[in-house]
Amino acid sequence: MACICPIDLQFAPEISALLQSPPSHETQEYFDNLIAERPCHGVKVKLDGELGKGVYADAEFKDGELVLKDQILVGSQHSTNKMDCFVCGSCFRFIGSIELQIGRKLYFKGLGASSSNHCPSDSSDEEDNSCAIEDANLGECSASVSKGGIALSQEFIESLMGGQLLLPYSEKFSLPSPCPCPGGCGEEFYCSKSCADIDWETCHSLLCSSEKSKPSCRRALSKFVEHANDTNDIFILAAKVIAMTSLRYKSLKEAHLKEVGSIAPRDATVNLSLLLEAWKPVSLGYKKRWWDCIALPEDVENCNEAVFRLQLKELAFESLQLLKEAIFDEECAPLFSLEIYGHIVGMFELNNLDLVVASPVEDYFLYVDDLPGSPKKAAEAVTRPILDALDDGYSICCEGTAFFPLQSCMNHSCCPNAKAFKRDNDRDGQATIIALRPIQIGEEVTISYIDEDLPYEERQKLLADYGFRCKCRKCLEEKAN
Ligand SMILES: C[S@@+](CC[C@H](N)C(=O)[O-])C[C@H]1O[C@@H](n2cnc3c(N)ncnc32)[C@H](O)[C@@H]1O
Repeated sequence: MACICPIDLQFAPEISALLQSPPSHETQEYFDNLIAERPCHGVKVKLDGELGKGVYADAEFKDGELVLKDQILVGSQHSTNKMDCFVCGSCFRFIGSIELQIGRKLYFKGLGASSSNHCPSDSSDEEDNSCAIEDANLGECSASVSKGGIALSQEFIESLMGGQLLLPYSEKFSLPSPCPCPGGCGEEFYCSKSCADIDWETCHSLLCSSEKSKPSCRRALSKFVEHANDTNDIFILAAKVIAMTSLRYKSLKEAHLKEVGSIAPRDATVNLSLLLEAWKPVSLGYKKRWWDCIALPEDVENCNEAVFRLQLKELAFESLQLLKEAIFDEECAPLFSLEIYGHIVGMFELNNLDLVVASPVEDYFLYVDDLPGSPKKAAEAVTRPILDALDDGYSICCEGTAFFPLQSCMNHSCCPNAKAFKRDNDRDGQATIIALRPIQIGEEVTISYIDEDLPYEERQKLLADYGFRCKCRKCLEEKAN
């Protein structure tokens, strides 16, 4: 396939402007404002470190103290994880109820769709548990959920999902009621109207597959999502970035028009400066072209490197064509160039943090397990069969990938002084960075992108995926020896 994208030729100067870093005073101002908006102010982004941008301590931190909490710029839950965890499409908090979370898991498991299907390991347990469920009078043992242990009836699963059946002590783990997508697509749900509105205004209004959108766009969008799920789900994040930038452009243009009255239709300078402003949050992320920056997998020989990289480029090209059919906007045409698309995907590959939110379903079962004698026995008569049917699926976290504007400025060290770590009360998708030892004012805050306890060469191999060989103190010392 020839990856010829006419937009790349037609808008070459605009594309190169989009890929240039903004002037340093603008960049500094942007990060200072971001830090001022966040709940922790003890850090500063410096632009001129040995490794480019970096995050530095502006206050002292004790071992275990929170250094930074960063909000997602764009993030998404892995498609396979959606069957196990019902979360807000904007902040990734769990929503609904413990019963709904469990009912959905069992329902999808029954369809063979969950990512957590396991075979029963102990048949004697099955007998015990079917008694328990009969004791609790919760349903007949039909074949609705059979792979993970004992079977629970379809009616039982439906009454969990429908809220007719309440599990003991579940009120102690109450979750926000699901708020549907304002466009009515029935695919995205949120923890609040404000999260729904934020996502709608940020990007979902362009990516919503509701009946209200044009059927041709809807079909293209669904093909785009299917292609991303089959190939690389980072394409879904790239679509969110393009939608977000187009919508920011529109609102900046509206504000500009209110101020100046009108823009001459061909005033490309104003349009470009508005597009650059809309793109600023993305322009500041460290980026390279996706097909150039990722490390050659071990099973691809060096002599096949060019073919491998061309295949990645073709994949990005296919994905971009589908996205263009769905949401192309003439005024933001440079965003739909292959060069920009490749750089957005590359930015995610080089910077993204795993998105992880612990499951309240696991907390619920641990709570029941910790109850004293007879309350535990009574509760377990109901919960034990469910736990067995879920197998180890009961503890699955919300998992995805996200780009965080401040955290992504943190450089790597194989002897880091901080790490990304979720504490018990961190129940949404924000990134939390915790000090691993005391950090002095002025010290650079570093995290490890990989397992830093691995031997030197293995660390370098893994860091090649992030496009560099490590220059931290530990690596420089080990290399010298
Ligand atoms: C997530 S970004 C970190 C911020 C980056 N310094 C910037 O200017 O935006 C990761 C990139 O920073 C550089 N980097 C981070 N840690 C490094 C290290 N220990 N040794 C060498 N380069 C590093 C590499 O270029 C890497 O691809």
